[in-house]
Amino acid sequence: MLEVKQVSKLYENQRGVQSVDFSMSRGEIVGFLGPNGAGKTTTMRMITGYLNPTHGSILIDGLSMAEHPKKARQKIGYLPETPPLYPEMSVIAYLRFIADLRGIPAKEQKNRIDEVIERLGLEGRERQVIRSLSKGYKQRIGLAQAILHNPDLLILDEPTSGLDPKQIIEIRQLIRELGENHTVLLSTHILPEINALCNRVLIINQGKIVLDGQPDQLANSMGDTFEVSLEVKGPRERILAELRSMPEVSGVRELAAEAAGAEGLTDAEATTADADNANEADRVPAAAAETQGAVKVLVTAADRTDIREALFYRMAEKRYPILGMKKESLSLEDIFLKLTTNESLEGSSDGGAGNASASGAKDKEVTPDA
Ligand SMILES: Nc1ncnc2c1ncn2[C@@H]1O[C@H](COP(=O)(O)OP(=O)(O)OP(=O)(O)O)[C@@H](O)[C@H]1O
Repeated sequence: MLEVKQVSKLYENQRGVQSVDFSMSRGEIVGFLGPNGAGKTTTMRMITGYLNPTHGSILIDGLSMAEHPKKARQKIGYLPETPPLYPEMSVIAYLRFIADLRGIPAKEQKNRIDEVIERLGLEGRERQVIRSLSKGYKQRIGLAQAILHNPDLLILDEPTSGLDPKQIIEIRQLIRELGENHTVLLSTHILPEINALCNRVLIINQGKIVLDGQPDQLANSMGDTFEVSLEVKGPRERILAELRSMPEVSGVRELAAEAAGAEGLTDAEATTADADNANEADRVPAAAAETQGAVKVLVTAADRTDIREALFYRMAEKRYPILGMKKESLSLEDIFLKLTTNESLEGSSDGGAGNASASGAKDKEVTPDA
Protein backbone atom coordinates (compact mmCIF):
# COMPACT_ATOMS: atom_id res chain seq x y z
CA MET A 1 0.00 0.00 0.00
CA LEU A 2 2.81 2.41 0.87
CA GLU A 3 6.49 2.26 0.00
CA VAL A 4 8.89 4.86 1.35
CA LYS A 5 12.20 4.21 -0.35
CA GLN A 6 15.40 5.73 1.02
CA VAL A 7 13.75 9.11 1.47
CA SER A 8 15.72 12.09 2.72
CA LYS A 9 14.69 15.69 3.21
CA LEU A 10 17.21 18.44 3.60
CA TYR A 11 15.88 21.82 4.65
CA GLU A 12 18.04 24.82 3.89
CA ASN A 13 20.63 24.33 6.54
CA GLN A 14 19.18 21.45 8.35
CA ARG A 15 18.42 17.78 7.97
CA GLY A 16 14.72 16.91 8.15
CA VAL A 17 14.96 13.14 7.69
CA GLN A 18 17.66 10.86 6.33
CA SER A 19 17.30 7.62 4.35
CA VAL A 20 13.90 6.76 5.75
CA ASP A 21 12.88 3.39 4.35
CA PHE A 22 9.78 1.35 5.19
CA SER A 23 6.67 -0.05 3.62
CA MET A 24 3.15 -0.72 4.82
CA SER A 25 0.77 -3.46 3.75
CA ARG A 26 -2.96 -3.01 3.30
CA GLY A 27 -4.84 -3.15 6.60
CA GLU A 28 -1.93 -2.28 8.89
CA ILE A 29 -2.26 0.34 11.63
CA VAL A 30 1.24 1.63 12.18
CA GLY A 31 2.25 3.93 15.01
CA PHE A 32 4.94 6.47 14.17
CA LEU A 33 6.75 7.44 17.31
CA GLY A 34 9.54 9.88 17.96
CA PRO A 35 10.64 12.77 20.16
CA ASN A 36 10.06 16.39 19.13
CA GLY A 37 11.86 17.28 15.94
CA ALA A 38 12.58 13.65 15.05
CA GLY A 39 11.05 13.96 11.58
CA LYS A 40 7.53 12.55 11.88
CA THR A 41 5.71 15.50 10.32
CA THR A 42 8.35 15.87 7.60
CA THR A 43 7.91 12.19 6.66
CA MET A 44 4.12 12.44 6.70
CA ARG A 45 4.11 15.59 4.59
CA MET A 46 6.29 13.86 2.01
CA ILE A 47 4.02 10.79 1.95
CA THR A 48 1.00 13.02 1.40
CA GLY A 49 2.71 14.95 -1.39
CA TYR A 50 2.84 18.29 0.45
CA LEU A 51 6.61 18.25 0.52
CA ASN A 52 9.04 16.91 -2.05
CA PRO A 53 11.81 14.63 -0.86
CA THR A 54 15.38 15.74 -1.58
CA HIS A 55 16.26 12.10 -2.31
CA GLY A 56 14.33 8.87 -2.59
CA SER A 57 10.84 7.98 -3.75
CA ILE A 58 7.37 7.34 -2.39
CA LEU A 59 4.87 4.94 -3.93
CA ILE A 60 1.21 4.85 -2.97
CA ASP A 61 -0.35 1.56 -4.04
CA GLY A 62 2.35 1.33 -6.71
CA LEU A 63 1.88 4.93 -7.93
CA SER A 64 4.84 7.27 -7.70
CA MET A 65 4.01 10.43 -5.76
CA ALA A 66 6.58 12.35 -7.81
CA GLU A 67 5.25 11.19 -11.20
CA HIS A 68 1.51 10.93 -10.51
CA PRO A 69 0.87 13.27 -7.58
CA LYS A 70 -2.83 13.80 -8.32
CA LYS A 71 -3.70 10.12 -8.65
CA ALA A 72 -1.51 9.16 -5.72
CA ARG A 73 -3.08 11.81 -3.49
CA GLN A 74 -6.55 10.51 -4.32
CA LYS A 75 -5.60 7.38 -2.42
CA ILE A 76 -4.58 9.28 0.71
CA GLY A 77 -6.53 10.94 3.49
CA TYR A 78 -4.47 13.31 5.63
CA LEU A 79 -5.21 14.75 9.03
CA PRO A 80 -2.45 17.26 9.79
CA GLU A 81 -1.55 18.15 13.36
CA THR A 82 -3.83 21.18 13.08
CA PRO A 83 -6.95 20.17 11.15
CA PRO A 84 -7.44 22.38 8.07
CA LEU A 85 -10.84 23.75 9.09
CA TYR A 86 -12.65 26.96 8.22
CA PRO A 87 -14.10 28.06 11.56
CA GLU A 88 -16.75 30.32 10.07
CA MET A 89 -18.29 27.55 7.96
CA SER A 90 -20.97 25.16 9.13
CA VAL A 91 -20.03 21.47 9.25
CA ILE A 92 -22.14 20.64 6.22
CA ALA A 93 -20.90 23.61 4.15
CA TYR A 94 -17.32 22.68 4.96
CA LEU A 95 -17.78 19.04 3.95
CA ARG A 96 -19.48 20.11 0.68
CA PHE A 97 -16.54 22.42 0.01
CA ILE A 98 -14.06 19.58 0.63
CA ALA A 99 -16.12 17.24 -1.57
CA ASP A 100 -15.84 19.75 -4.45
CA LEU A 101 -12.15 20.18 -3.77
CA ARG A 102 -11.57 16.44 -3.94
CA GLY A 103 -13.55 16.15 -7.17
CA ILE A 104 -16.29 13.93 -5.77
CA PRO A 105 -19.05 13.93 -8.46
CA ALA A 106 -22.06 16.08 -7.45
CA LYS A 107 -24.50 13.17 -7.49
CA GLU A 108 -22.33 11.17 -5.08
CA GLN A 109 -21.64 14.00 -2.69
CA LYS A 110 -24.78 13.75 -0.56
CA ASN A 111 -24.33 10.03 0.08
CA ARG A 112 -20.66 10.39 0.90
CA ILE A 113 -21.25 13.30 3.25
CA ASP A 114 -24.16 11.53 4.98
CA GLU A 115 -21.95 8.47 5.39
CA VAL A 116 -19.03 10.28 7.03
CA ILE A 117 -21.37 12.32 9.23
CA GLU A 118 -22.83 9.09 10.53
CA ARG A 119 -19.50 7.33 10.77
CA LEU A 120 -17.91 10.11 12.80
CA GLY A 121 -20.90 10.75 15.05
CA LEU A 122 -21.56 14.24 13.68
CA GLU A 123 -25.33 13.83 13.35
CA GLY A 124 -27.17 16.83 14.77
CA ARG A 125 -24.11 19.07 14.32
CA GLU A 126 -24.40 19.54 10.55
CA ARG A 127 -25.65 23.15 10.71
CA GLN A 128 -23.39 24.19 13.56
CA VAL A 129 -20.59 26.65 12.87
CA ILE A 130 -17.24 24.88 13.28
CA ARG A 131 -15.86 27.61 15.54
CA SER A 132 -18.50 26.82 18.17
CA LEU A 133 -17.61 23.11 18.42
CA SER A 134 -15.38 21.47 21.03
CA LYS A 135 -11.84 20.37 20.15
CA GLY A 136 -12.97 16.74 20.06
CA TYR A 137 -15.68 17.54 17.52
CA LYS A 138 -13.25 19.62 15.46
CA GLN A 139 -10.98 16.58 15.36
CA ARG A 140 -13.92 14.47 14.14
CA ILE A 141 -14.47 16.97 11.33
CA GLY A 142 -10.73 16.75 10.57
CA LEU A 143 -11.12 12.97 10.27
CA ALA A 144 -14.29 13.42 8.20
CA GLN A 145 -12.45 15.55 5.61
CA ALA A 146 -9.64 12.96 5.56
CA ILE A 147 -11.94 10.05 4.68
CA LEU A 148 -14.51 11.88 2.54
CA HIS A 149 -13.06 10.73 -0.80
CA ASN A 150 -12.79 7.17 0.56
CA PRO A 151 -8.99 6.87 0.46
CA ASP A 152 -7.19 3.58 1.10
CA LEU A 153 -4.42 5.10 3.20
CA LEU A 154 -4.91 7.42 6.17
CA ILE A 155 -2.08 9.57 7.48
CA LEU A 156 -2.90 11.01 10.90
CA ASP A 157 -0.50 13.45 12.54
CA GLU A 158 -0.97 13.33 16.32
CA PRO A 159 -4.73 12.78 16.07
CA THR A 160 -5.37 12.90 19.82
CA SER A 161 -3.05 15.76 20.71
CA GLY A 162 -4.71 18.40 22.89
CA LEU A 163 -7.87 16.41 23.55
CA ASP A 164 -9.28 15.66 26.99
CA PRO A 165 -9.30 12.02 28.20
CA LYS A 166 -12.90 11.39 27.15
CA GLN A 167 -12.30 12.84 23.69
CA ILE A 168 -9.09 10.79 23.39
CA ILE A 169 -11.04 7.58 24.04
CA GLU A 170 -13.67 8.58 21.47
CA ILE A 171 -11.16 9.51 18.76
CA ARG A 172 -9.15 6.33 19.39
CA GLN A 173 -12.31 4.30 18.99
CA LEU A 174 -13.02 6.05 15.69
CA ILE A 175 -9.47 5.38 14.48
CA ARG A 176 -9.84 1.74 15.47
CA GLU A 177 -13.02 1.55 13.40
CA LEU A 178 -11.42 3.35 10.47
CA GLY A 179 -8.56 0.86 10.69
CA GLU A 180 -11.01 -1.93 9.82
CA ASN A 181 -11.08 -0.81 6.21
CA HIS A 182 -8.19 1.62 5.85
CA THR A 183 -4.44 1.36 6.14
CA VAL A 184 -3.39 3.85 8.83
CA LEU A 185 -0.12 5.58 9.70
CA LEU A 186 -0.48 7.69 12.82
CA SER A 187 2.12 9.73 14.63
CA THR A 188 1.98 10.19 18.34
CA HIS A 189 3.95 11.12 21.42
CA ILE A 190 1.70 8.98 23.57
CA LEU A 191 3.14 5.54 24.10
CA PRO A 192 0.00 3.80 25.37
CA GLU A 193 -1.70 4.93 22.17
CA ILE A 194 0.57 2.60 20.23
CA ASN A 195 -0.41 -0.36 22.38
CA ALA A 196 -4.06 0.63 22.20
CA LEU A 197 -4.27 1.04 18.44
CA CYS A 198 -1.35 -0.25 16.46
CA ASN A 199 -0.18 -3.62 15.25
CA ARG A 200 3.21 -2.21 14.35
CA VAL A 201 5.42 0.62 15.53
CA LEU A 202 8.11 2.66 13.81
CA ILE A 203 10.41 4.74 15.98
CA ILE A 204 12.21 7.66 14.39
CA ASN A 205 15.00 9.59 16.03
CA GLN A 206 17.11 12.42 14.67
CA GLY A 207 15.71 11.86 11.21
CA LYS A 208 16.36 8.12 11.04
CA ILE A 209 14.17 5.09 11.62
CA VAL A 210 15.71 3.30 14.58
CA LEU A 211 13.16 0.58 15.14
CA ASP A 212 10.40 -1.23 13.25
CA GLY A 213 8.38 -4.04 14.81
CA GLN A 214 5.26 -5.31 16.51
CA PRO A 215 4.76 -3.69 19.92
CA ASP A 216 4.46 -6.98 21.79
CA GLN A 217 7.55 -8.46 20.15
CA LEU A 218 9.76 -5.46 20.75
CA ALA A 219 10.22 -6.16 24.42
CA ASN A 220 11.66 -9.57 23.67
CA SER A 221 13.91 -8.49 20.86
CA MET A 222 15.19 -5.36 22.55
CA GLY A 223 15.79 -6.83 25.97
CA ASP A 224 19.38 -7.63 26.80
CA THR A 225 18.26 -10.36 29.18
CA PHE A 226 15.41 -12.75 29.87
CA GLU A 227 14.14 -12.19 33.37
CA VAL A 228 11.43 -13.81 35.41
CA SER A 229 10.04 -12.61 38.70
CA LEU A 230 9.18 -15.54 40.88
CA GLU A 231 7.42 -15.98 44.18
CA VAL A 232 8.09 -19.32 45.83
CA LYS A 233 6.93 -20.67 49.15
CA GLY A 234 9.53 -22.45 51.23
CA PRO A 235 12.82 -21.98 53.07
CA ARG A 236 14.46 -18.85 51.71
CA GLU A 237 18.13 -19.91 51.76
CA ARG A 238 17.37 -23.27 50.19
CA ILE A 239 15.27 -21.80 47.44
CA LEU A 240 17.92 -19.20 46.62
CA ALA A 241 20.62 -21.91 46.58
CA GLU A 242 18.48 -24.16 44.42
CA LEU A 243 17.84 -21.43 41.89
CA ARG A 244 21.50 -20.42 41.82
CA SER A 245 22.52 -24.02 41.17
CA MET A 246 20.47 -24.23 37.98
CA PRO A 247 22.63 -24.16 34.83
CA GLU A 248 19.90 -22.20 32.99
CA VAL A 249 20.14 -19.37 35.54
CA SER A 250 22.82 -16.70 35.58
CA GLY A 251 21.51 -14.49 38.36
CA VAL A 252 19.10 -14.47 41.27
CA ARG A 253 18.20 -11.24 42.99
CA GLU A 254 15.94 -11.21 45.98
CA LEU A 255 13.12 -8.70 45.64
CA ALA A 256 11.42 -9.19 48.98
CA ALA A 257 11.09 -11.92 51.53
CA GLU A 258 8.12 -12.40 53.77
CA ALA A 259 9.61 -12.59 57.19
CA ALA A 260 7.14 -15.00 58.69
CA GLY A 261 8.03 -18.62 58.26
CA ALA A 262 10.76 -18.77 55.66
CA GLU A 263 13.23 -16.66 57.60
CA GLY A 264 12.50 -18.57 60.75
CA LEU A 265 12.79 -22.04 59.29
CA THR A 266 16.05 -23.67 60.20
CA ASP A 267 17.98 -25.74 57.73
CA ALA A 268 17.29 -28.80 59.89
CA GLU A 269 13.55 -28.20 59.69
CA ALA A 270 13.85 -27.59 55.97
CA THR A 271 15.76 -30.82 55.52
CA THR A 272 13.07 -32.71 57.40
CA ALA A 273 10.40 -31.12 55.26
CA ASP A 274 12.36 -32.06 52.14
CA ALA A 275 12.76 -35.63 53.32
CA ASP A 276 9.06 -35.86 54.05
CA ASN A 277 8.33 -34.56 50.62
CA ALA A 278 10.67 -36.99 48.96
CA ASN A 279 9.15 -39.89 50.80
CA GLU A 280 5.58 -38.87 50.16
CA ALA A 281 5.74 -37.59 46.68
CA ASP A 282 1.98 -37.34 46.20
CA ARG A 283 1.38 -35.37 49.35
CA VAL A 284 1.42 -31.56 49.42
CA PRO A 285 4.23 -30.54 51.78
CA ALA A 286 1.75 -29.35 54.35
CA ALA A 287 4.22 -27.95 56.85
CA ALA A 288 6.12 -26.05 54.21
CA ALA A 289 3.09 -24.81 52.29
CA GLU A 290 1.09 -23.65 55.25
CA THR A 291 3.59 -22.24 57.65
CA GLN A 292 6.49 -20.95 55.65
CA GLY A 293 6.71 -17.56 54.06
CA ALA A 294 7.42 -16.81 50.47
CA VAL A 295 10.54 -15.54 48.79
CA LYS A 296 10.32 -13.16 45.87
CA VAL A 297 13.19 -13.13 43.42
CA LEU A 298 14.16 -11.84 40.02
CA VAL A 299 15.78 -14.65 38.08
CA THR A 300 17.95 -13.94 35.04
CA ALA A 301 18.39 -16.55 32.33
CA ALA A 302 21.92 -17.56 31.41
CA ASP A 303 21.45 -17.21 27.65
CA ARG A 304 18.31 -15.08 27.15
CA THR A 305 16.12 -18.14 26.62
CA ASP A 306 12.77 -18.74 28.27
CA ILE A 307 13.51 -20.45 31.58
CA ARG A 308 9.98 -20.60 32.96
CA GLU A 309 9.48 -24.30 32.35
CA ALA A 310 12.87 -25.16 33.86
CA LEU A 311 12.00 -23.09 36.94
CA PHE A 312 8.64 -24.76 37.24
CA TYR A 313 10.05 -28.29 37.08
CA ARG A 314 12.93 -27.59 39.45
CA MET A 315 10.70 -25.99 42.08
CA ALA A 316 8.13 -28.79 41.65
CA GLU A 317 10.85 -31.42 41.99
CA LYS A 318 11.95 -29.84 45.27
CA ARG A 319 8.30 -29.38 46.30
CA TYR A 320 8.56 -25.63 46.71
CA PRO A 321 5.22 -24.29 45.49
CA ILE A 322 5.41 -21.45 43.00
CA LEU A 323 2.90 -18.80 44.05
CA GLY A 324 3.60 -16.48 41.16
CA MET A 325 5.73 -16.29 38.06
CA LYS A 326 5.89 -13.44 35.55
CA LYS A 327 8.14 -12.78 32.60
CA GLU A 328 9.57 -9.30 33.04
CA SER A 329 9.81 -7.35 29.83
CA LEU A 330 10.81 -3.90 28.72
CA SER A 331 7.89 -1.56 28.35
CA LEU A 332 7.49 0.41 25.15
CA GLU A 333 8.56 3.40 27.20
CA ASP A 334 11.83 1.67 28.18
CA ILE A 335 12.49 0.83 24.55
CA PHE A 336 11.67 4.34 23.39
CA LEU A 337 14.01 5.91 25.94
CA LYS A 338 16.69 3.40 25.14
CA LEU A 339 16.58 4.33 21.47
CA THR A 340 16.09 8.05 21.67
CA THR A 341 18.22 9.37 24.48
CA ASN A 342 21.47 11.02 23.45
CA GLU A 343 23.37 9.02 26.00
CA SER A 344 22.43 5.74 24.36
CA LEU A 345 22.90 7.01 20.84
CA GLU A 346 26.47 7.94 21.54
CA GLY A 347 27.17 4.30 22.22
CA SER A 348 25.68 3.18 18.93
CA SER A 349 28.04 1.87 16.31
CA ASP A 350 26.30 3.85 13.58
CA GLY A 351 25.16 6.84 15.55
CA GLY A 352 21.67 5.47 15.88
CA ALA A 353 21.03 4.75 12.22
CA GLY A 354 20.59 1.05 12.80
CA ASN A 355 17.14 -0.14 11.82
CA ALA A 356 16.12 -2.65 14.43
CA SER A 357 13.36 -4.92 13.27
CA ALA A 358 11.65 -6.90 15.97
CA SER A 359 12.91 -10.09 14.49
CA GLY A 360 16.38 -8.89 13.63
CA ALA A 361 17.24 -6.88 16.68
CA LYS A 362 18.73 -9.86 18.48
CA ASP A 363 21.43 -10.33 15.92
CA LYS A 364 22.26 -6.78 15.03
CA GLU A 365 24.08 -4.20 17.02
CA VAL A 366 21.01 -2.07 17.14
CA THR A 367 20.50 -1.39 20.77
CA PRO A 368 22.28 1.89 21.28
CA ASP A 369 24.23 0.58 24.20
CA ALA A 370 24.95 -2.76 22.55
N1 LIG B 1 10.15 24.17 7.21
C1 LIG B 1 11.25 23.80 7.85
N2 LIG B 1 12.42 24.46 7.65
C2 LIG B 1 13.55 24.10 8.27
N3 LIG B 1 13.63 23.05 9.14
C3 LIG B 1 12.51 22.36 9.38
C4 LIG B 1 11.26 22.69 8.75
N4 LIG B 1 10.32 21.82 9.18
C5 LIG B 1 10.95 20.97 10.04
N5 LIG B 1 12.25 21.30 10.16
C6 LIG B 1 13.26 20.60 10.98
O1 LIG B 1 13.26 19.23 10.58
C7 LIG B 1 13.39 18.40 11.73
C8 LIG B 1 12.20 17.44 11.80
O2 LIG B 1 11.04 18.19 12.11
P1 LIG B 1 9.57 17.56 12.15
O3 LIG B 1 8.60 18.69 12.32
O4 LIG B 1 9.39 16.68 10.99
O5 LIG B 1 9.66 16.71 13.47
P2 LIG B 1 8.48 15.99 14.30
O6 LIG B 1 8.98 14.64 14.62
O7 LIG B 1 7.20 16.07 13.55
O8 LIG B 1 8.42 16.89 15.61
P3 LIG B 1 7.17 17.24 16.57
O9 LIG B 1 6.88 16.00 17.32
O10 LIG B 1 7.72 18.30 17.45
O11 LIG B 1 6.02 17.69 15.71
C9 LIG B 1 13.50 19.31 12.94
O12 LIG B 1 14.86 19.50 13.23
C10 LIG B 1 12.87 20.60 12.46
O13 LIG B 1 13.43 21.72 13.12
